[in-house]
Amino acid sequence: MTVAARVAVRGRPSSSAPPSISRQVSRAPPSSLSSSAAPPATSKSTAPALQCEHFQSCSGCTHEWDLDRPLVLKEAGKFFEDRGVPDFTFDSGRLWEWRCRAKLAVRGTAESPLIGLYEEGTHNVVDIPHCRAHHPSINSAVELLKKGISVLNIQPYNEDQGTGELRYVQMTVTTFNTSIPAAERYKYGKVQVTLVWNSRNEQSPGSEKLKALSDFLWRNGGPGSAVHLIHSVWTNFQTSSSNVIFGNRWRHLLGEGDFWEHIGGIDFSLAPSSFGQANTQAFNSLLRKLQKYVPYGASVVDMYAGAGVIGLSVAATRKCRFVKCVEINKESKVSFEKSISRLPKTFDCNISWHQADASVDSIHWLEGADVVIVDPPRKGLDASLIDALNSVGASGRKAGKTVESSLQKAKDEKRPWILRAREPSIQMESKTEWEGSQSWPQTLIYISCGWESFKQDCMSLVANKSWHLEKAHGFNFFPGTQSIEVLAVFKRGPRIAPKKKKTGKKKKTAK
Ligand SMILES: C[S@@+](CC[C@H](N)C(=O)[O-])C[C@H]1O[C@@H](n2cnc3c(N)ncnc32)[C@H](O)[C@@H]1O
Repeated sequence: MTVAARVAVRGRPSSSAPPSISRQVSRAPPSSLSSSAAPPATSKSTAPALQCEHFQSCSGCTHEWDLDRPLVLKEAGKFFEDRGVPDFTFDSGRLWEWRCRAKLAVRGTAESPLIGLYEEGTHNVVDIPHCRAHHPSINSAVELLKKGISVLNIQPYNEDQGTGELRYVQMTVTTFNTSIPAAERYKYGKVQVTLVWNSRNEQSPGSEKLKALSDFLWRNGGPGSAVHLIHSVWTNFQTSSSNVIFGNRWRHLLGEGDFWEHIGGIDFSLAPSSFGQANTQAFNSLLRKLQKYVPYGASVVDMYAGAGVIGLSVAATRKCRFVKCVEINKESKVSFEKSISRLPKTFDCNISWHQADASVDSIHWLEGADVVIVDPPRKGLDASLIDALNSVGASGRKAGKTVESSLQKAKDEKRPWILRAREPSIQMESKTEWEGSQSWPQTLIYISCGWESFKQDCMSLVANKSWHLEKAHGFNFFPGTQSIEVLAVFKRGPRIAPKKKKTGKKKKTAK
């Protein structure tokens, strides 16, 4: 399978939905927000500003002012208030140097390489050596890579001719380092570098230059160098003429093969081919908030799970009975497998990872779960999953029958690929024997990086009172852009209006 992501225009790339390439530049001065969600307005002089020299040309950031209050906040506060949640909160987090994962195009010449993002609406790469969003270790690793390209005469990719050697680079920072105090770990993050090389494999002509470049990075940025910056070097071979970044072949070249991070109360491993959140610290805040909505001992299904970080985090911190992680990208399996090997000895949860398409036989995954967590790509939930959630959520006998009959129908069909998908690819059995349950989720936790699709999905879920919104929180996952990450908690069935307080006065009865 090709791990697809189009370069280079920022946001939250996913393997199934290319990130938007439109840049809605907002150079307006800070606005004052009236929503209860919004922090107090600040004056222009005190508003946190991007102050990035690349802002005019780079497509990564879309607004310079009020990094702590993306423009969409006001609308979000109103949207939730109108749906019975007046206390939407927003966590503004780290405003600069927050990006721990970057995919950058490599163009230009060996003497003068350009490493960065496309200029809006073009395929001209803008060099962004001093990007204010990047973790500083990414900028340092880019500088080192440029030196290596020049010294070794590596040819950057030429899109028009399909020639050149180095097409893209993915830089991912790990802050997992238990040998230094926790407060210093972020600052000293190390970079896993993936060089996307324009050849079929390591036997192809020119591979000696790939080896020379990775040795250069390791010699000058590895553990034996003055500043230990590089965690590891990987390569991905890609010869396609499309603008899909990655091909199918990944090779670990130097340094540690496993990439660990610690957030949400767990250690987890992430292969460079797996989806990973770009803003590690904001993701940690979101996980900490999310955990509170999962009851102790709950059964959970984590849909669109990637390497299962969310599922693993709730399994460990909420002592769940079972957690099922459902993900379409088979590349994430190996990371999940490694992560479960580091769970605490006391861990007593039946946890499994399934390679499956959430849109196929969606209702099956919901059966027996108390909580369903969904974290879809930017385009939002698959229609069939919304249908399944709605039929589960609808109250009354009629709806119950609908759920049963659709399950039965799916069972009767016995399509082999569906049955295979239900078999866990990876499973860790609990020590306790839990009884199976016929229940359906009471809680739906929706994590969204696409505000427009979230609104649509939310309206579909609450329209026929299958679900109602209970809480909503926003997180500043992408400061400098219009996007926020939303964590919305729904409860099954219609909202029950709070009982009116008795006044103590007796009603007069008509004579
Ligand atoms: C926004 S990411 C979330 C990943 C994970 N929850 C995390 O935070 O690391 C969305 C994930 O959904 C997966 N995905 C996309 N379409 C899918 C589908 N139809 N069925 C299952 N997973 C899908 C992608 O491969 C990606 O890993």
